[in-house]
Amino acid sequence: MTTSTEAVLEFEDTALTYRTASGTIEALVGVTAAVPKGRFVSVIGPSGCGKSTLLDIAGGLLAPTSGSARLNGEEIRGPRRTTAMVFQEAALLPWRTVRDNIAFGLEAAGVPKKRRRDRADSLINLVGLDGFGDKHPGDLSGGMRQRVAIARALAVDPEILLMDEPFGALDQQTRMMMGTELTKIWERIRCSVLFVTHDIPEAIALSDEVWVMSQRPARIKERVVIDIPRPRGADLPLDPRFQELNGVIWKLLRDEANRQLVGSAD
Ligand SMILES: Nc1ncnc2c1ncn2[C@@H]1O[C@H](COP(=O)(O)OP(=O)(O)OP(=O)(O)O)[C@@H](O)[C@H]1O
Repeated sequence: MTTSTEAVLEFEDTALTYRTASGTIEALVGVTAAVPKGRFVSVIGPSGCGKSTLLDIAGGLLAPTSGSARLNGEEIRGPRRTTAMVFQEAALLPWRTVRDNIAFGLEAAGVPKKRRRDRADSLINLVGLDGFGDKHPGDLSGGMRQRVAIARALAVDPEILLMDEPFGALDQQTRMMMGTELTKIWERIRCSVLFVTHDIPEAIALSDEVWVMSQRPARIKERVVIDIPRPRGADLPLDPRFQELNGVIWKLLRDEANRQLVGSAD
């Protein structure tokens, strides 16, 4: 039976060391954690600690040096069609319309045209782009392009949605708006998400759980459960529990930053 706490993505003692011409870089060590099915989990941590590396392992773009990563119980051995990734740059095909960009993965999967169109149109509606289906990426703002990227990722009904700082290139106001939009979208569809961010309020607003990473080589220093009920409204930053959690995560990150400073002074 499927329960809400069933793990969709599992890391078990996962480690990754990059080997370069000038030596080795230990990015991750002993990461053990799971994203429960239908939950939104964010990863936050010091700059360069290994957040993207963790996401790339989940997406099958990198293989762990030791330990394992599993999706729905199966060892991840490479990219899968049912794993969707959204990056900082929307990476849309400029010659295709919004609708055809969204339907791209469905086309590759051989889904018939009518079904592709219907699915793309319902996602256009979900991400708030009604009326823009026939436009091209060049006609859209940065925030709108990221909406298209999110819709394209959702089109394949992913087992997990992996998002690497999807709003990192947007101005602060658009970023806040996109965070609110993503919360609304997610509250409607409740897919499993692993989301990398540098932004503590963004992580709290979106997530059920935040994994705070240590400095490199990174491990999960603490898993902070975000026990703020949903739906979460626009006034969330004024909620005392939000402010409390913000302080908890901020202190964890500050301690890591201090450790890094002490380490680099040695
Ligand atoms: N392909 C690579 N080859 C060698 N080293 C790499 C490679 N990719 C990343 N690294 C190094 O591994 C470490 C972790 O990188 P990663 O990009 O996962 O960190 P991050 O936490 O996502 O960074 P940021 O906060 O800057 O987004 C960094 O020191 C980075 O320089």
